Amino acid sequence: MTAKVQSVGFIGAGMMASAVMEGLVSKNVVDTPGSIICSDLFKEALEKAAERGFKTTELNREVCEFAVDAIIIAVKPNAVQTVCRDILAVENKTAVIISIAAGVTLEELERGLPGRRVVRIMPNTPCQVGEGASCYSLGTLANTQDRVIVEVLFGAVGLIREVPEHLINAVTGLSGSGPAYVFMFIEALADGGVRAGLTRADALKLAAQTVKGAAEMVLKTETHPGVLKDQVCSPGGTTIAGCDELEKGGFRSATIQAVKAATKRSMQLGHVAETDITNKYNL
Ligand SMILES: NC(=O)C1=CN([C@@H]2O[C@H](COP(=O)(O)OP(=O)(O)OC[C@H]3O[C@@H](n4cnc5c(N)ncnc54)[C@H](OP(=O)(O)O)[C@@H]3O)[C@@H](O)[C@H]2O)C=CC1
Ligand SMILES: O=C(O)[C@@H]1CCC=N1
Repeated sequence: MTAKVQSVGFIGAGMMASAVMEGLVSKNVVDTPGSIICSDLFKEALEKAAERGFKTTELNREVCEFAVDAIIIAVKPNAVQTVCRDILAVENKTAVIISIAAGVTLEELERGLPGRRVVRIMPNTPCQVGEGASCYSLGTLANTQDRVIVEVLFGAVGLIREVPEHLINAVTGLSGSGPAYVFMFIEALADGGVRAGLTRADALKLAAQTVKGAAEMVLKTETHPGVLKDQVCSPGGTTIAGCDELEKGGFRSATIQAVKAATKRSMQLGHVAETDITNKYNL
């Protein structure tokens, strides 16, 4: 969805906020970086944002006063309730409040922000280059216009889907955390290339382009990745020898366990009872 918004505020200007802020500017969702304001406790984060042309402030209150369309909570989960108190102190009823904090539930957000329209979303860092993947759920008071704002903001910087809230922990384990797994894979592929004699620079480029190309094939052809894998494996050839080693190393199982562990951790951050994590969600 391509459309413009007037002004957006970020409380917390760290890793994820900067990724989304950069994405919004490069995709022209805002007219200028000056239509985005961010606050942070960490001075260096504000200095970096100011260098990129964003408005900055040490006061969360000023973010709430400036932002017309959305206020995005982009602090660590344990700081969300403190930030909610700062948001409540300002009478801004136009902006929808969007939390990107892992694990923090709509119920917790609505408890901290009574009477306010809230949305829980899980984006990922590739939003910075317009290739993010985000899933969201609307709070009880959020309306159709709020859905439009969320889709405009995060749809501009990648894929966007609305999901039932109970699935957001799984989204966190997969696409929220997933870039880290993929970066590890790219690094390992490149290490393999260097071990086999390539220069580091060539190996990294080849590894990243291979992951990008393979991902594009899955998305564009909508073919099952197992079928695409089979197309690469010649009988008795090089690839099946490599696949054999990946299976011996537990590659697939380790990946599944990684998503499961991150999903579980997201539930723990959201204070889901351990008995529910085990019994209800079977994790
Ligand atoms: N990194 C990622 O890939 C993703 C992260 N998320 C979520 O995004 C949120 C932010 O993560 P990330 O960007 O990685 O974290 P960062 O630590 O990089 O950024 C958070 C920033 O918020 C600042 N902060 C803390 N308390 C306050 C406050 N009361 N008011 C204003 N600023 C404050 C921190 O300052 P200080 O360091 O001084 O405390 C820090 O600079 C988390 O909830 C995370 O779960 C979601 C999707 C992906
Ligand atoms: O590691 C984390 O907790 C955050 C949430 C998803 C990605 N990073």
